[in-house]
Amino acid sequence: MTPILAFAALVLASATSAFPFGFPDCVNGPLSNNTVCDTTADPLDRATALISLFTTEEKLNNTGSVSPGVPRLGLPPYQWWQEALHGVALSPGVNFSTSGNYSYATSFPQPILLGAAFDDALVNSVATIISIEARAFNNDGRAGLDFWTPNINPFKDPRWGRGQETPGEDPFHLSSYVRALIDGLQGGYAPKYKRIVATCKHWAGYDMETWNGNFRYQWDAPISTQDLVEYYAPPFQTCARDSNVGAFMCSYNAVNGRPTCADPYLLQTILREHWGWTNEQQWVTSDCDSIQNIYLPHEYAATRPQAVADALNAGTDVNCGTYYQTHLPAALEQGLINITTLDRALIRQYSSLIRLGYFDPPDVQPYRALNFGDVNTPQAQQLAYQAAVEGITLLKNDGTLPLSITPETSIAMIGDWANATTQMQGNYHGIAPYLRSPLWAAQQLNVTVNYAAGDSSPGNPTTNNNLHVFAAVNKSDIIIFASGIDNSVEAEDRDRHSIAWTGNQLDLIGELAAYGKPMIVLQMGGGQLDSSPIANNPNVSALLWGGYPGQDGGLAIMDILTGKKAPAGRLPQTQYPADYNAQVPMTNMSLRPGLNNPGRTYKWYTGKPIFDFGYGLHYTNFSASINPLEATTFNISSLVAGCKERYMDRCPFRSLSVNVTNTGETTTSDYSALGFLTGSFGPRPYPKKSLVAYQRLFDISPGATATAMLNLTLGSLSRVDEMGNRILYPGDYAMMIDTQPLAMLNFTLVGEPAMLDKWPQPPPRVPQNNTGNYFVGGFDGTEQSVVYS
Ligand SMILES: O=[N+]([O-])c1ccc(O[C@@H]2O[C@@H](CO)[C@H](O)[C@H]2O)cc1
Repeated sequence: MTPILAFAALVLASATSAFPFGFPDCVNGPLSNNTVCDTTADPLDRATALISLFTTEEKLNNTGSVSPGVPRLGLPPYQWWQEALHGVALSPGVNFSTSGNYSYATSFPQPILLGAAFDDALVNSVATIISIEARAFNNDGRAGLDFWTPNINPFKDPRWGRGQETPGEDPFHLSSYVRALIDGLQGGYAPKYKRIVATCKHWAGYDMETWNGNFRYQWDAPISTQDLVEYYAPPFQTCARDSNVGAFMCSYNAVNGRPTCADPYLLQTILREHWGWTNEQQWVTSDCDSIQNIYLPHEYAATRPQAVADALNAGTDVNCGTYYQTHLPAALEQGLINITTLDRALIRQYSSLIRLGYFDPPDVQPYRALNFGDVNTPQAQQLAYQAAVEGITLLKNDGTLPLSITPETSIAMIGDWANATTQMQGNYHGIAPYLRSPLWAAQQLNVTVNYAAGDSSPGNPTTNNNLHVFAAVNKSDIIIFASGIDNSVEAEDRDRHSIAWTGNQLDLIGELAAYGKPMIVLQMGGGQLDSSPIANNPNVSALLWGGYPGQDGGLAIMDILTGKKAPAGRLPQTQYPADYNAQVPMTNMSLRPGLNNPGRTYKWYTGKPIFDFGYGLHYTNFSASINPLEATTFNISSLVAGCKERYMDRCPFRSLSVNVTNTGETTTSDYSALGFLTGSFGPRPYPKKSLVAYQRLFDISPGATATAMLNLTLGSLSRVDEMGNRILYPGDYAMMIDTQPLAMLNFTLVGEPAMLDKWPQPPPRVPQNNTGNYFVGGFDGTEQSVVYS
């Protein structure tokens, strides 16, 4: 079985046979007199007291994602694997009922679209609802308390099949987003009771599924220290250091020769020591069977016991799968691990459950009262709709939008996305209460709708079996063509081979455009497509990117098209020309331009993007001005002297106040003020620009002005040197508002460079050993040889 089929089987199993979640009985059970049941004791002491009762065998048994608990102690089994990427999701630990209560949960847009909203408060609200619903599921024994979300590997390569799961390509944006998200999921920075435990994954350097003979399970990513610190690590730093996330997941791939789940440099030196993630109530899980992959296909460990020992000793506390349970006994026998390290892993796991109130009576911990009445509430529904509206991004408009419609208007709804249902959720989804397609939403309008899916599905050869489409278009005034990509071409284990629209799609678009009627193209899906043929076709009136918009996505789209809502989303990723694929292999991890690499992301790409990161049109126009600072020159030594933070990059520099005026005459609109820094400072080459702050402003009416506060820190001004040190450099700085700058502010830093963060140097690169024997296991302890083509 391939891993993905295995996952489907696991999910199916979870839907048919519920995992037996329960709570320990601290009132009458065998543990009632143990410190673990003392709600006033320190969580670490409580967990230590619990573990001290385990036999060695019981300890070894409780190291997998399915932990049997300890029946003789009244400690119930626990399933660590729950997903909740954009709503409580189908996964081994989540049990949706087949009808009635708990048969659905709110389905928000995929993170790539939520990211496009550039609205951290929205992210926080979405995460709050997801965790409330997760708690309700837990209270009914339908889920555990920890969830393996978010996925915050930066979406560096447009082909990546899982880029849809992330908020985009920019490390500052990801960091800001993830801080808001974790706060919402966990219920604050350090609440007495966490609402749920979130898991930042996949640390580190994971952004390729399968490309040109490389697979995520075997891939050894060569990452320079500079790129690691500047690009791959920042969102994870935010999780560990600034958000106090409860869990981390290491990844399948290796980094510089070391499989990440066996790498003490990544898991101990950086994560726990450098980022201070040390309160021991937090744990690291492996990815699913990534510990097996340390043995094969990485061939990093010579034996299976050595692989599990490498992982446990490095700091991987939970094993998704059964490899620990199967092979740790031999590792212990062979002296490759000791009991103290095993205890450390278990104490981390159980103290985390203690922080969730798992051992506490219902009247003590506040979340036990949540129930199905708290799932998909009217507020949650409204938020799912609002999130889709905020993210949807307008890329072209010749003035046709917003559409003016009357009862006499007829609209042709064409394309494989027009009647989308589960397609609108992308991957890692749950069961939505409803899925409102664009077609459904059009049918709610007082107009005539002529629907024909057409043969535009991605990947199909040109067939021209579209006579029914032309019939629908013939009798319509307006054409809406909804297509793009979906999980058939971008998904887990599936990177894209092409970032162009298919010939079939472009043929149909061309034929429809030739009618000369108002025509709107909806570019759907997570990764960007080269939409230049659409942008350049004068007969296509408008182009809108809709991502995976979730349960109310169709309504959000139609409300924007008809002007009930004004678009203000911004692309969270660069839209590259189609030939970008041929210019850089997915395996090239460098951000800066070089041999076989035109540069990656808007910061370094030397070509001309079709649409830039941050691009997005409105139904109105805006002007902006930045209020001047008190000076134009700042002395580095005084900036640093005033900084009292433990982590100096967090010290405030200045808050820029940016006045944004809606200069249009008719449309009230949101506007996301994106603040980019550019200039000449620090090591060459200089990035073209870097996002350092953003704020979404709401409902600015024509003629009105709203003010954004863009908070800059010393970190915002810093650059990273080749050793990974974060340094404040003298030089000329310019702050720009928006992608085509509406306002600019120049200032200068003078003095000697100042070290803000000295990065621990990595151990030397380990040459990879792997011989190409790809063994990937299921979750039953078996190992199969998987032949990849
Ligand atoms: O069933 N399987 O064999 C299987 C294998 C891999 C898999 O994906 C992994 O599981 C997810 C756990 O959160 C990670 O985000 C993803 O990388 C999910 C399932």
